[in-house]
Amino acid sequence: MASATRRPLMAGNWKMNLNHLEANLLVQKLAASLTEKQLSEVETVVLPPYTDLRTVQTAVDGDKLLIGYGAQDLSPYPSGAYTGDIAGPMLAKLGCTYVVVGHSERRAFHNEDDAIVNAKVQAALTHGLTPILCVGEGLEVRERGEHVPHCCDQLDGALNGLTPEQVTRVVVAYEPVWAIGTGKTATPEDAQEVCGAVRTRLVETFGQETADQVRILYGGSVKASNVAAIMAQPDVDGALVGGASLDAEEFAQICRFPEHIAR
Ligand SMILES: O=C(CO)COP(=O)(O)O
Repeated sequence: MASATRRPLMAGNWKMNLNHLEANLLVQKLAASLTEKQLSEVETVVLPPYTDLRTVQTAVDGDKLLIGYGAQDLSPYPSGAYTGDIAGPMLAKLGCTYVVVGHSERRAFHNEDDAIVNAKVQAALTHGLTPILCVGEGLEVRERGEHVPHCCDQLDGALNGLTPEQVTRVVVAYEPVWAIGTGKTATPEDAQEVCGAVRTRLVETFGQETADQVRILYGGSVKASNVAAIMAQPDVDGALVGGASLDAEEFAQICRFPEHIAR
């Protein structure tokens, strides 16, 4: 979190959890647990299932909550005969500002490759949404010591054809697959190694000025107890939080991480 120009971002990926009633409760509790000052210092975002988005929008608009929200995926197409899919303009109309793209669970269970992830990043940007682009290696790649080139290749594929200006509107999330939902967190040094390499690759491809503006998150078993050490790393600008974001108080504590960093 080295740069004063990059505002820390804590994003809660609810995955396929919580119905719309539970969503309303969680958002209200989360907002009540954080002060305006805390919410202005640390950007706080929830990423519910599609079926909760309208409810979250109503809660946020109705009570003017300083909480952002977005979706977990989008179609690469703007509309049409794509049964079961959701398009960028629909999400933008619901007030979404973010959309996750290329999560490892989508890559694994829906066979998403770099080309489709690239098309989705472009679709998000076209419709005014900020893509949270996920990259990360599985255990086998990590054990072979190939995690850095693996993640940089995924980054290259996903950002192919984008202008530097477009890249400033992308958030990158490094999520090692072996640390997702397993309780195994990468060490702060592991997180920095890949987040730093991602930034270096952004410098090489899009220039220093662009790379300095891109926020890079770490994701994988982030909790209130480990977030401060991860956020102390120079190239980690936030966290993409799964399980711990389903508990309002735990996620609020994660968002209050600056209190736990020694000054
Ligand atoms: O996949 C994740 C967020 O997108 C991480 O999930 P956990 O925090 O549950 O490990």
